[in-house]
Amino acid sequence: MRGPTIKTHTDIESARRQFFEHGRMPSPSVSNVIAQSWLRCADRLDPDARPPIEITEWKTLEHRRDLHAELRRAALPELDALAELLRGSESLVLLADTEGLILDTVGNTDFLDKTARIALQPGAIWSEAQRGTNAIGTTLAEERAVEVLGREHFLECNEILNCHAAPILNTRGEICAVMDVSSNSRLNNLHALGMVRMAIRIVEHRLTYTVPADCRVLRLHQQAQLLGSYREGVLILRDEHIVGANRTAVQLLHTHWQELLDTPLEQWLETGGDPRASIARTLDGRQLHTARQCTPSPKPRPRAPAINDGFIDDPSTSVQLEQAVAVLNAGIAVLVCGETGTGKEVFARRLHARSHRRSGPFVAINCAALPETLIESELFGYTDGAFTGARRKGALGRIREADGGVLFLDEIGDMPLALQARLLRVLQDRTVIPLGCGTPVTVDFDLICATNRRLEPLSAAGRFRKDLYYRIQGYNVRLSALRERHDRIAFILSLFEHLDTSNRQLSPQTLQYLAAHPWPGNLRQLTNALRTLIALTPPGSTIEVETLPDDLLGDSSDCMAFPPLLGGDLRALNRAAIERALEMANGSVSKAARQLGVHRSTLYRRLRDPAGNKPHCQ
Ligand SMILES: Nc1ncnc2c1ncn2[C@@H]1O[C@H](COP(=O)(O)OP(=O)(O)OP(=O)(O)O)[C@@H](O)[C@H]1O
Repeated sequence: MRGPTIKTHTDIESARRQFFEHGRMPSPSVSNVIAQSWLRCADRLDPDARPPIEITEWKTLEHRRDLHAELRRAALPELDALAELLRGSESLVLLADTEGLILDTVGNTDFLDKTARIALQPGAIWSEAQRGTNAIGTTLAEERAVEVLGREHFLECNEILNCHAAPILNTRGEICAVMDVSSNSRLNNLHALGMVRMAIRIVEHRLTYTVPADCRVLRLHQQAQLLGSYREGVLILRDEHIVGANRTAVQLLHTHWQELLDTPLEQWLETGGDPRASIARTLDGRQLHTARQCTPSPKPRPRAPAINDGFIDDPSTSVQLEQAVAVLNAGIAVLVCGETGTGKEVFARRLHARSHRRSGPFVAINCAALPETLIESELFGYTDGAFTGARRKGALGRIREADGGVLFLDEIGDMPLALQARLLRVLQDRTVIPLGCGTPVTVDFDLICATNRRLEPLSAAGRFRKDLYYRIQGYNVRLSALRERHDRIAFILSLFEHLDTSNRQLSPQTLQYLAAHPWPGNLRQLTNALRTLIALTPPGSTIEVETLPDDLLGDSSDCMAFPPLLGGDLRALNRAAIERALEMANGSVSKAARQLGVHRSTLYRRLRDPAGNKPHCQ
């Protein structure tokens, strides 16, 4: 594994010359890992070739995703969190299986040209055999974390990427997936690999949450306060034999997986005859703090209704969604407005998934992030040799990529005026004229736009064309800011239940603070805050108000007026929320459940047990 990169382009260039022109091993200009990978690839690939990008069929991809359901549940929140950290830095976060098949990507692909965008999409295979030296494939070949920067990629066509990947290990120490951050090679993201490694530790820790019913969990660390955090070591025991572990436990015991697995615990730790002792000694005399989980790791609760592994099917927007589906299916454009982080893109994706265009593509374009010089070619495409540097076979352009599906124009309020005129023509005629070609090409798509700006004043000030404004807002959806939502307690509880897989609870006071916070970053900020609280709290315990970071505890003047919890009691609060919802729904449990954002069965359960208490550890 390598630390932060200090290689220069000149180093890589000289290594390439030594290897490809003179047939010499290039060390030390590139690492041995890269040199060995080049050697493996030289036998079967041509570095100048552009091998076709094969995308696995949708059905096969879905099948693979099902096979990795548990892994994806553990990893997707971290992919989201990494993408959030890298937001705006022309980076993409990927999860691939052990054959290098990309299962999921999160982030913005706008910085990539079309070919690379396709190559980095779910379903594409990035094994070394298919795509030469690359971070995913080479990580799998070397079974270690790998960075592949620009022209270190064996195939020249991949030189536009800097990639940083590391393997995710299951509790038997076997590689079960690879996490990767791929960025524009013009960026030198020295910390990307470190970020990937940290995310992987969290994922691997989460993989220890679901253990077989006949197993017990032993947590260990030198520092007692880290027990229960993702930084602890975890041993999975059956009949006092170690049948699984996380990477940290292996490191804490100064050993290797092969030596550790299926051996008796007492071969590694002395507990002075008391298996419940909170301090144990390693055989070389080091002291470790330990905690036993007295019952098997809790099974994940039934999840709140969600689509696409991560999003609450939010009842307060479900009516808007139903209407928007009907409107979009009638060929009318939908405009989604709302502050940053209110879920506009999520809404648009759900709209596409529900519409009659669901089997067609969903093409998202961030109008604020389009590079000025490339806007036209990027959107409208170009023909063979339309301009210097144009690809030999031309390019479709993003609008034509949306043919048969949905075109999503995000941040439409930031689209330059000149482009607005051209877009208007496309929308009126449903044709595109690629650069270098006088002939219009018909294109068939439905349109969803989103903005966090108010378009009316922009249009009054002459910064947004009125005719375009009227064309894009056939139906207007306004997503409320979190602070405006009356159902925010129910929403916070649903989101929390969805994110937490290990029976943690929010104390009434914590919930009160969360509900009273103004959340300027809306659902995005709330999701990240809940994830942090979950990471900081041991499975099965209650998140107390002391765990809240200062900015959430904040100055009370930052907080919204929020009625105090009735008697500070979560039971009473839940009861009040349920009663209010039932009242508004004229006693219909289904409607009330939808209003509260919980499943009907959850509402029945809560009616019996309003605090939603879970079984306790005996
Ligand atoms: N219905 C939902 N359930 C759970 N989480 C959600 C939901 N909608 C949005 N989120 C969370 O909020 C994040 C931001 O959502 P999204 O990107 O759609 O917001 P946006 O309004 O488009 O933001 P921006 O205007 O900044 O681009 C998501 O990544 C997700 O974590």
